[in-house]
Amino acid sequence: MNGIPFVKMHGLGNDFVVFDGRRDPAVLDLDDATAARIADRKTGVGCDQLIVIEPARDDMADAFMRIRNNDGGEVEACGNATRCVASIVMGELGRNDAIIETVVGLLDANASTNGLVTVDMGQVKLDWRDIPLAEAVDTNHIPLSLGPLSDAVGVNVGNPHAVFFVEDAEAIDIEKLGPVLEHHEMFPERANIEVCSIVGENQIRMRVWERGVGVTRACGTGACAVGVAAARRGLTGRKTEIILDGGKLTIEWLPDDHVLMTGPVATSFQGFLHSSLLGQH
Ligand SMILES: N[C@@H](CCC[C@H](N)C(=O)O)C(=O)O
Repeated sequence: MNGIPFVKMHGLGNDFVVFDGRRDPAVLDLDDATAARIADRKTGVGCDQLIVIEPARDDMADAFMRIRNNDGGEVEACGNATRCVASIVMGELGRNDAIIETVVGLLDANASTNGLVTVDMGQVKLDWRDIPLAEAVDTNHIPLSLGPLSDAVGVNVGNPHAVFFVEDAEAIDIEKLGPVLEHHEMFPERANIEVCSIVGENQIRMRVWERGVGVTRACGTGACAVGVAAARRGLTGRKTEIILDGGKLTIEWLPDDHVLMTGPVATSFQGFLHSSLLGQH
C-alpha cells in the first residue's frame, strides 16, 4: 500500500490518529489545515485528536508527542492519548514503563498487569495566571455563570479546564452551553468545559465539552481536573473514580500536586493516509 501509515487508537472512546514522525518525516510539520483535514470524520480519517510521535528532545525521555485537536490547532496536553502513546513506546522498548515528552514536560507512564496504563500527568496548576484566566480571580470560585452553570473551579493540567459541579450532570445541555463557555472572554486561550456531579463516595459522573473538538466520550486531562476540583472543594478525597460517557478513569491527586491517571488503551485499526489528505496530488 502507498501512503503514510497511521494507527487508530482510543482511550474510552476519545479517539486518535497516531502517526510516527520518527519513521515518516512528512508528518513532522503538518499545519493546522492539514491536521483538520485528516481529523475530519466525513472526508478524512476522523478523530478527536491527531497525534505525532517524534524523536525525544530530552535525554530522559523515550519519545516526544505532539497533539492537535480535531480543529487542527496544537495543544499542550492529552491524557488519553498519552496512555496510548506510552503503550506503543513501552511495546517498542519491551518495558513496562516509559517517559513521554510533551510541550509542557516529561510524563512518566507505567503499565500494570491488568492491562491498564497509569500516567503521571505532572503538577496541576491552580493559580489564575497559569489557568489562564482573564481576571485575577480565586480559581476555586470562578465568577462565571451561564444558565444552570455557575461557580467553576479552574485547573490547569498542562491545558486549561473549567469544572462545574451540578446536582445532575445528565440534565445539562452541554452541546448548547459548552461552545459559549469555551469561547467566553474569561478564557483568553479558550477552555475545556467539564460538568459533573458526585454520585457516590469518591465517585464522580463527568461530561465534557473539549476545546477545539466538542463533546467527546472521555477526556483524560478533564478527568484529572475534575478529581482535583472535587477534592479542592471538599466534595471527595484525593483519589476518585471518574465516570465518563466512554467508561471509567481513576484519578489520584498526590500531596506534591502531581496527578496520576489510570485507564485503558485500545487499538482500532491501522491504515495508510492517501497523499491527497496531505495536500499532495
Ligand atoms: N482529550 C484530551 C484533551 C485534548 C486536548 C483538549 N481538547 C484541549 O484543547 O486542551 C485528554 O484526554 O486529555
